[in-house]
Amino acid sequence: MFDGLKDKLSSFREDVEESTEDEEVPESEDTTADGSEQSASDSAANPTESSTAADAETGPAQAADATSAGDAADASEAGSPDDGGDGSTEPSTFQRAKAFATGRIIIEEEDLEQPLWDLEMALLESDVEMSVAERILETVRETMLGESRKQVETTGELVERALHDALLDVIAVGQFDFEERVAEAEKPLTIVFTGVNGVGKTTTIAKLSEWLEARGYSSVLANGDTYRAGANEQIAEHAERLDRELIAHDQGGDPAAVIYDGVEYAEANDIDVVLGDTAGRLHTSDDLMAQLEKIDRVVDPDMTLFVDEAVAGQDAVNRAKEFNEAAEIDGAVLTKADADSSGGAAISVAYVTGKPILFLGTGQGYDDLTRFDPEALVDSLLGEE
Ligand SMILES: Nc1nc2c(ncn2[C@@H]2O[C@H](COP(=O)(O)OP(=O)(O)OP(=O)(O)O)[C@@H](O)[C@H]2O)c(=O)[nH]1
Repeated sequence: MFDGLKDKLSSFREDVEESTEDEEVPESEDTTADGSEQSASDSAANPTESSTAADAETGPAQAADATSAGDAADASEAGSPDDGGDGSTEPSTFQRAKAFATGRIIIEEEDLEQPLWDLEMALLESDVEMSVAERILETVRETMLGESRKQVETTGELVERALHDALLDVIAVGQFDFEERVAEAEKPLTIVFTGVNGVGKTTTIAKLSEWLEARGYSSVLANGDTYRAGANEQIAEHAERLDRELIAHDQGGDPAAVIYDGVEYAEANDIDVVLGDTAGRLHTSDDLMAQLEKIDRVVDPDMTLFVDEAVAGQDAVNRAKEFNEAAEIDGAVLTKADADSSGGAAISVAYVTGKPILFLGTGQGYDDLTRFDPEALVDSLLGEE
């Protein structure tokens, strides 16, 4: 799952490591006990010399002059005008000297320029939505330039932390505990599913019915997709296999009426959850609005979940946005994540809609529904294997 993206994130780590490795100075060469602190002290005391903050563009090579820092801290703290107190985001001579003295590195803007550009291209190629890619880059840049001055252990670790924070920031938008929501809701809880046809909406409803069953909640299926020929037969097959009740009307009937009947059935039979399918054609958002508004009026569902396929990438992201604008969703389910290498939709949908991804479909079996866990996803994207 998402292997293509994983590779690209790993390349970014290598790129940054490569672009900074010239500057790394091993501790043993660097911290001599004798008078070798001379040059760093000199540099620190003289801002016109090679390693002033203003010289950042010529950065790495010149900054290396300050490497035999020894106890440069004292010199700098004793009043060097170049002690970073000017509000500049560039590291001061003292900071550079101290960093190099301990064999560590400072990452500067120019070290990141090319890797960040490559990362942006990689994210866009992976179908990550533009505003999401920009947000990720911004967080990575901020984290790396800021944290480097705190002297991180290795560049690799710093990159990993920066990517972890940046990805989590966009992926975890709006997360809530779905199971808790179900547990606390007044029953029956009514969930309506939207999204275009052919993405696995019906299968997802069947899977969620199983997921609920495994947690002790009964459910009834209601086929509000009265538009598509064969929709009743298709959902009926799932209902039969799972031994669930299905509420359906003839093709061409009123979707709101079907879901209403589903709610009535649930109330009468002490069923916990109503899972209502809809025909999600997006020919015009007016159609969609009219249909969902009527369902809203007649049934007042507790939750509306948008379903799309992860493999649709950018198209899925755009549809999520459109559906959310047409009739507000509470969350999303991405199907076929098992077949998706890009990961763009999984990364983008929550940030773009402001609503969380709640589940991933990870196969064709009824058990192949996984609770979406942003932290676990980020860990797996940045994992070694
Ligand atoms: N690999 C994989 N296949 C899936 C997943 N979810 C659904 N499918 C398959 O996708 C195909 C279409 O799913 P259906 O639920 O029948 O979708 P549909 O009826 O075409 O579309 P809807 O109108 O959205 O219900 C079926 O063969 C499903 O088994 C998934 O998470 N992973």
